[in-house]
Amino acid sequence: MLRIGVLVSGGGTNLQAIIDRVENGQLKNVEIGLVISNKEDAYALERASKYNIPTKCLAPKTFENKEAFNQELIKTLKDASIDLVVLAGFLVVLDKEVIQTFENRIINVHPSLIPAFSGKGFYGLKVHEAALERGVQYTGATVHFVDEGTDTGPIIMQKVVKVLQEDTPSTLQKRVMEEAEWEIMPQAIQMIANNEIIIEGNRVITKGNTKEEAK
Ligand SMILES: Nc1nc2c(c(=O)[nH]1)N[C@@H](CN(C=O)c1ccc(C(=O)N[C@@H](CCC(=O)O)C(=O)O)cc1)CN2
Ligand SMILES: NCC(=O)N[C@@H]1O[C@H](COP(=O)([O-])[O-])[C@@H](O)[C@H]1O
Repeated sequence: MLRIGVLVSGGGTNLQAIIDRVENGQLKNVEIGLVISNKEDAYALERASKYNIPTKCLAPKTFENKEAFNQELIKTLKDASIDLVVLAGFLVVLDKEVIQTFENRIINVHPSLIPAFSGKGFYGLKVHEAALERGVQYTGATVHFVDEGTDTGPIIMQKVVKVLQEDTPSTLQKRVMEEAEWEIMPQAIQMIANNEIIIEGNRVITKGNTKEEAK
């Protein structure tokens, strides 16, 4: 059983997609052990509570310094016996200490085809505003391992979404969530639960897709 801790900051629709698939049996051998938010008014916390999933609010500003926040976050995840940390709309860049404690065990969903429109300052609606401003024909979403950079870790899965002439940042955000994020995040979690992921440098090799195995 893969025990996941989901970190959130906002509405929690990606969290809901994970909850729905655990509840309907699509996501197998996965349990949500804990949901942590850096914002106490995050609706994602209400979504978790409706399913009796333990929740905790850890707001960096309420700690003496970032180091104290990091320590409490690490302790909370360890005390809950979390195997995989899932960032689902979590808008805090994690420090080296957290990354090293959960090396290759933190994943994130980003609402673009990384490396496009990613990194510091690119989050939420800003990502889609930038995509429309640039005039790309296609965008999408990416699930990647989290490293000390921002959106620079090994890419696990991506899904493409066509940009429509009439798109606004909001309509594009909604379609990227519905058609891409809510699909590839649960799929990536399932692959990790099935132990199908191999990391080679900054590349992810999916077991069963290597040349040898394909023979
Ligand atoms: N060490 C890492 N931490 C996090 C990563 C990562 O790849 N490495 N991914 C992010 C999520 N993320 C994009 O997917 C992201 C989150 C936040 C920001 C950002 O610029 N945040 C602002 C504050 C925003 C706010 O609080 O409203 C900031 O830090 O100034 C960019 C990208 C999660 N953590
Ligand atoms: N860089 C991180 C980032 O921009 N994350 C994005 O925030 C939204 C959170 O939605 P949710 O709270 O409804 O899941 C999602 O679109 C997610 O990709």
